Parts: sequence; structure tokens; C-alpha cells
Amino acid sequence: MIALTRIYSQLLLLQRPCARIWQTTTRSTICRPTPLHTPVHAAAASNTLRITGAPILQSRAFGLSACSFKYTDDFSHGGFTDEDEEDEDFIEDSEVEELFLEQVPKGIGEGQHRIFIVHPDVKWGSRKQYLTTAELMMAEAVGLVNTLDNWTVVDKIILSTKTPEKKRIFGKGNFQSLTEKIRQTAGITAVFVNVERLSPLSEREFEEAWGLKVFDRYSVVLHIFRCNARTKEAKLQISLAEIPLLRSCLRNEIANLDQQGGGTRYIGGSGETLLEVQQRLLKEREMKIRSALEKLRKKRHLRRSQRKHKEFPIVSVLGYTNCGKTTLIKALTGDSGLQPRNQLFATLDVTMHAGQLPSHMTVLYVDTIGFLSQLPHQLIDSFSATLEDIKHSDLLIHVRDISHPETVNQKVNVQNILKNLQIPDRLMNSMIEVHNKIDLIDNYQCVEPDAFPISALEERGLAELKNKVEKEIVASTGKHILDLKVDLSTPQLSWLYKEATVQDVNVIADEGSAIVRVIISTAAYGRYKKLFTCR
Ligand SMILES: Nc1nc2c(ncn2[C@@H]2O[C@H](COP(=O)(O)OP(=O)(O)OP(=O)(O)O)[C@@H](O)[C@H]2O)c(=O)[nH]1
Ligand SMILES: [Mg+2]
Repeated sequence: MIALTRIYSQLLLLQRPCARIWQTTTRSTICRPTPLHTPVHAAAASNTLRITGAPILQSRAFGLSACSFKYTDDFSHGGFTDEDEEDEDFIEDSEVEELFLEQVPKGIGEGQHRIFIVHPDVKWGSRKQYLTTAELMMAEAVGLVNTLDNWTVVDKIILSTKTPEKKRIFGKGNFQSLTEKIRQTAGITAVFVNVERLSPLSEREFEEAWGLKVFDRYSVVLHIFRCNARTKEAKLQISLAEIPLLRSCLRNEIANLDQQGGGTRYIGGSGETLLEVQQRLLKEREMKIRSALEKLRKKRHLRRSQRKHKEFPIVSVLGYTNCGKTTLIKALTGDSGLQPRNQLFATLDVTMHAGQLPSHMTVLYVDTIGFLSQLPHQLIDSFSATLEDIKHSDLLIHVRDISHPETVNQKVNVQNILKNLQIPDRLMNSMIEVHNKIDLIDNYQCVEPDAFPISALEERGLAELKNKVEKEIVASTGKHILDLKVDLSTPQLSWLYKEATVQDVNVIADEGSAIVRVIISTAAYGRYKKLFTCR
């Protein structure tokens, strides 16, 4: 009987009217709780019946999995994105696919590549990288190449240079010996020059000298993004970020044609040269992408305000690429749909995943795109819109891979990017710093007193982190955790279910009352007192 009562009462907790949140049994099957309208005192078979949220979420009796939530029936890739909700302001998939696939910068996506990496090491001057070493920059370049299926590094070299942004990156002697080395290395299909952006002139010069396709950091990172993009917004942003690449390809093609006497001639009475026609088409393409992105952006704003209305606190998880953001969210939520990968930029689409805090409050963890040092600024511009949501979070978690040799520089890098994103002070001040991957360091001693040492992979240190998240969320959302005594013969309890988050109900059958633990906003508590306690 007690067991039955417990199940019955647990069902009552499931009928929280707070949102279109349903629990999932599998990634694609949604189990919607049937609304019940049963007074809780009917469940009071024992003197004090303690019900908590946690057993509900884990309850085998109902065949429910740990705690995956989502807003819609389409659960495509772990959590949900803004695009998972139904579109009123609809942009057809086919429209986006057409823009995404119509024009891809040449040479980059074509099959396998065997890469020779050249890292120009700036020895002095304003462009010297004081925060890192050439070896680590090279290691990152190798990491970028290895991230791509079918791309391998054949050989690599670090070459000194004064000013990589000048017309000529390398001095004459260096360039000659580099050219010889490249020509002598068998089986290379492309050269990756590890600078932020090569000028079209340098690119053409190198390609002519080496007889190979040449990539810079911008084109390689873009290609990784292209491979990992899933949502419409990510695809459009990549298409937009590719426009400068297409422009420089165009300039190179026209320069080639001009050598044969073609590119700048007028086309049959149109009054436009081939270059002008191509530039106009590219401009039109850019306008189309921008307007599609604008539509999606407006929709995102709408979703954000709807989400605020639903009152689930948002915790954005950010950090350098590969630091363990996705792994941490998986550990905090038990969302098996998440797939951490040992790759740079494995996560490209912003997704949300519901998790429970110790008091059973539900929060939404936002998995974000990782940061990278010297991420080309056009790319940052394209993706800053995606990161806009971070500004509207209730709390930020900065994850650091504490085992990485560049961990301090990575932290500085993340802080700089956040500064550029103009994150509000309240979020910067409450940001929680997490030192991840402590399992890779023997006896890790955390010297930063406010940081939380954890291993997301081995699920160590998570309880302390969750407590801290809860404390900050309660503070930042102005909510209170209160134990309220309610009279079960009144609508008090159903009011609390509607206006607050009910965590525990301890029924005192003899009195016909219950002690109810709630998370409640100041405003709602004011209304509650007015309605029920001042009579
Ligand atoms: N040893 C160890 N490995 C970890 C830990 N956390 C994450 N990893 C590994 O680090 C790699 C990257 O993890 P992700 O969670 O995908 O990292 P991310 O920050 O989401 O990466 P991006 O989405 O690419 O920016 C994976 O191979 C994880 O298994 C940890 O605590 N310990
Ligand atoms: Mg990730």
C-alpha cells in the first residue's frame, strides 16, 4: 500500500505544469506524463511520506531513463537546439542545403590530403606570440589536420620569419630551401601554412612555386567546421565565413584568365566584365545567406524569451576546444545522446541538456563551440551570434583542461574572447572555473582556491560542482529554497506546483497538511503570502 501510495504521489510530482518538458525513454521515444488532478491528501496513507524528485527521474517503475529532457519529439543529436522547435518563420532545409553546397571553396573538401605543415615563427616585432611557443603552435596545427578524416601530416617545419603579415612571409633564402624541401618530400598533396590568413597574392605565389594546393588556418578551420556542422544556422554561418575565400579564389582565377587575355573583357554587350558578373553573384549569395541568418536570429531571440518565461535557469559551459565541455555536460546530465570526441571543434552547434541539481531543480546546460587561439576574426564574427546566448545565461562554467601544457595560455585566450563578446559583469564575476582532467595528473593540487578540480571522464568532483552551481543559480535568479507548511484542504499545493518548483512533499496525514520544499522566486513568494497566509 505504501509502495502504491508512493508511486501515486510520484505521479503527482510528474504533473508539474511548468513546461512542455517530457522525459524520454530512448532518444526518439517520448513518454508524456498523463495529467492527473488528484488531491495529494488522498496519498497520505502513512503519517509522514517523504517524496523527492530524484527517485522519479530514476524510477524503473515507469521505465524512465535518468534525466533526458527535451522540448519536442525530434531528438536529433543529443539535447536540443533552438531549431528543434517547430518553425513558424520557416526556412526550408533545402534552401539552406542549396546555399551550403552550391559554392564550396575549391580544393578543400576534395577527398584525402597528405599535408606538409609550415609554421612561420615570428622572432620579434608586434606579431610575436608571447603567450606560446612555436612548437606548441605547431602541435595545434597538427591537431587541426588530424581532426579531419582522410587528412594526414607527412612532414612539418618551423621557419623563422620577421613579419608574416607582409607581402612575403619568408626571406628569399628561407623560401628557396623550403621550396626544395617540399619538392623533395614524396606524396604531399597540399601545404598548410600556419598563419591566420594568407593574402591571395601569397597563396598564388606559393601554389605556383610548389605546384600544390596551399591552405591557411582560416581555410583549414573552416573545413573542420564544414564537416561538423549539423544545424541550419551553423551551415549558413560557415557559408558566410567562406565568402572571403571564394572572393580570393575568384581574384586568382581572374588573374589567371587575364594572363590569357580574358577576365576583364566585357561580356557580350552586358556592360559587365566576367570579374564584375562573378563579384555581383557572390554579393547576391552573401545577401541571401545574411537574410536567412537574420530570420534564424530573430527566431532565436523569440525562443530565448519563451525559455525565460518557462524559467529554467541556463548554465552555459564554455572553454578551449577539446577541454572536456561535452564530457562534463554528459556527466552532469546523464544524457547518453552526447558524444564527446577527441577532436578539435567536435561540438559546433549549440545544444541544451537538462540536468538536476542537488535540490532537484532543473537547469539547462548549454554546450558551446570551443575556442581556439588566433581563431580568424571573420570566423569569430560569424560565430559570435551563436555565442550570443551565453550573454543571456544565468551562470557560466569555464572548463579548463588542466593537463594541457598550454592551459594557462588557453585560459587567457578564453578570457580575451569573452571580453570581446562583452559578457555582462555579473556573469563574469560569478563564472565558475573548473579544472578538468585531473585524472591525468598525479596528485593534482589545485592552487587556485576558487577553482573546482574534477575529472568529467571519471565523474570525480561533480557533487561539489553541482552544489556550487546550485548556490550560484539560486543567487543569480533571485530564487529561494523554502520549506512551506501547506494546508492540503486548500489549493495551496497546486498553486505551488504551478508557480514554483516543488521538490519535496512531506505529508503529515494527522494534520491534513504537508511540509513542501519549493524553489520559488521572490515575486511568486510575495503572491503566495498574499493569497494564502494573510487571510
Ligand atoms: N582523461 C580525461 N579525458 C577527458 C576528460 N574529460 C574529457 N576528456 C576527453 O577529452 C576529449 C575531448 O572531450 P570533449 O568533451 O569532446 O571536449 P569539448 O571541450 O567538448 O571539445 P570540442 O567540442 O571539440 O570543443 C575526449 O577524448 C574526452 O574523452 C577527463 O576528465 N579526463
Ligand atoms: Mg564538445
